Amino acid sequence: MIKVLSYLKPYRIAVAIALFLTFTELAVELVQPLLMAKIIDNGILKSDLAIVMKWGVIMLGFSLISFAAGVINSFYSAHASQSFGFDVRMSLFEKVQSFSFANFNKFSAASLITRMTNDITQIQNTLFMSLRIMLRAPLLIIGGLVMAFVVNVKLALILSVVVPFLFIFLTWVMNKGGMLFKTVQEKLDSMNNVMRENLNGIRLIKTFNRRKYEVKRFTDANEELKVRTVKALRLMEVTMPILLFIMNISILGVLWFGNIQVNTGSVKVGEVVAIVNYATRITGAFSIFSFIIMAFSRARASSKRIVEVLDTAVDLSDHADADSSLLIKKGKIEFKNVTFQYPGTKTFALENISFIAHPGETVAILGATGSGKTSLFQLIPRLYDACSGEVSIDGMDVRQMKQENLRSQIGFVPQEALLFTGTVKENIAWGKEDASMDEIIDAAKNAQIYETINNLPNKLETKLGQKGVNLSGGQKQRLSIARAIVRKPKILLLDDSTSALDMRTEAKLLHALKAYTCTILIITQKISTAMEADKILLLENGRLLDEGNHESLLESSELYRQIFRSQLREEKINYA
Ligand SMILES: Nc1ncnc2c1ncn2[C@@H]1O[C@H](COP(=O)(O)OP(=O)(O)OP(=O)(O)O)[C@@H](O)[C@H]1O
Repeated sequence: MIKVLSYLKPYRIAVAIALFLTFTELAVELVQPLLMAKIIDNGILKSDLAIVMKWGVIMLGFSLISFAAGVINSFYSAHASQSFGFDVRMSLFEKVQSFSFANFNKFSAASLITRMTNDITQIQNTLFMSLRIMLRAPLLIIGGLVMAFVVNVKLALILSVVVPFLFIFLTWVMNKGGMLFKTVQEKLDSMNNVMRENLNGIRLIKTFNRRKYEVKRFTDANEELKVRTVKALRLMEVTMPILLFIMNISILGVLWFGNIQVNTGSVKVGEVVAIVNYATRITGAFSIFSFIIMAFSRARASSKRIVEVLDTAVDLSDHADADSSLLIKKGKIEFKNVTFQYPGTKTFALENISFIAHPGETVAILGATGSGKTSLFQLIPRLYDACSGEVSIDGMDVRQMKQENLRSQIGFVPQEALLFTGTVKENIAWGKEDASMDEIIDAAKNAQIYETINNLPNKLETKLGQKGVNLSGGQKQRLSIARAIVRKPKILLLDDSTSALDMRTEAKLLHALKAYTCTILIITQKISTAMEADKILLLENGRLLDEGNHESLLESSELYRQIFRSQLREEKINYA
């Protein structure tokens, strides 16, 4: 909690003002019974109207001060808590941006979203309440007790027996509540996860008629959340009646003992009234306190979840001695005896891979599914690090380069074309923030998508739906390629990104890409694409089986010949 609360530092003045005003309100509240005792003992019981008027006006003045303090306090509390929430959300978001894939394995996307929204809101609300009323409750209890001693020690002793016991009880409730609310937040993660998967896969769910199954999955997650929340709230529900019961008994004790003392003349009536008044206020404060304890234990659970993200060590950051002057100039890629395995797995995704892609060359990577093609790609922009061996660009080990420098010269088109909500133009310019209109159009033309864009209702200004739902698979692929080439990268990585294109469009695209002075690595399943490349790498089970151009591989590799023959047959069948 302390780490999260350190985000309040920039707003310490607002916090200090809010707390000062809380104390002002509190002071007024504590003085009121004392004034009342004076009115009763010196005014009403002695029938002195002037005294009643005098103290009455003073009481009214204090009330006005308390009212003004309350309003200003709300203003500063809201400012501090909202700004705090904004800052924590920003920090979390930036932290998540720096995560490696291994880090992402630790938290589900749904959990990260819950942490960034619901968990922060819990803390934000509790903070607002703390600055408004939370401190008032415990201070009112302590202050009420102290004032009761000032009024009459004997009667106050009755209260002093009960109050510490109740404090201990509330501390226990807070710890227990913290554990219960942690589970509630986890169940919220699970429910959000089901919801997220459901929305992402809605087309699949409809075509597979899995609506009932999905409703059941959601009902189960929702039920779990309800059960856990009810369990947590039940603890809080019994807390308040227990507190009220004990406090009311102590008030009865004060009245009973006070009655005896008044009869013997050792205590005044006003004093008994004042003590009962303090006891009532303490009771009120305890009931607010039990409510606050609930919010606080929930905020504590939430802050632990936030700190968990903030404290996660990013295992793929720039090396301390990474040279910021190193930039990709030519685009020569070299793998030297590279072996790689995904964190937490036992088998190698790549084993002892060595090859060179010279500047300007087009290298096709061919291999069965699961043979390690995408894994090989991911080592180039350092999405993962090789376990042994070296990946170098222009002779520089990628681990020696600043990630920002390295990635700024790489155009990457992933297997699944992912577009963002926004216009077509924004989606292309996403690859280069300061891209001019000419550059955007050029990229669109070379990616063979310009004609399609011109047929859209608002051309480049057409808004794409979420994940580009109003484009076909092949159109999305070409738009993703435009996004990658707009930055005129030195290295272009195409991960099976032309799979949805017909042969004519693909040939035109590959031809247009030749105009870019970059090294192109293209993962493909199509022999027709591989044939166009200067070099073909043949992967099998994470090993580099063979390399060469189309002609040489036809001679040297039986596997290549098999793939070639099978695809040739398919084509013949297709054209027949
Ligand atoms: N994130 C991951 N964590 C653990 N193992 C993975 C991960 N991604 C891939 N693998 C494993 O690594 C191996 C190589 O996967 P990779 O995605 O590189 O294959 P690929 O040749 O690109 O396949 P495809 O053509 O189907 O895309 C596979 O056995 C796969 O199960």
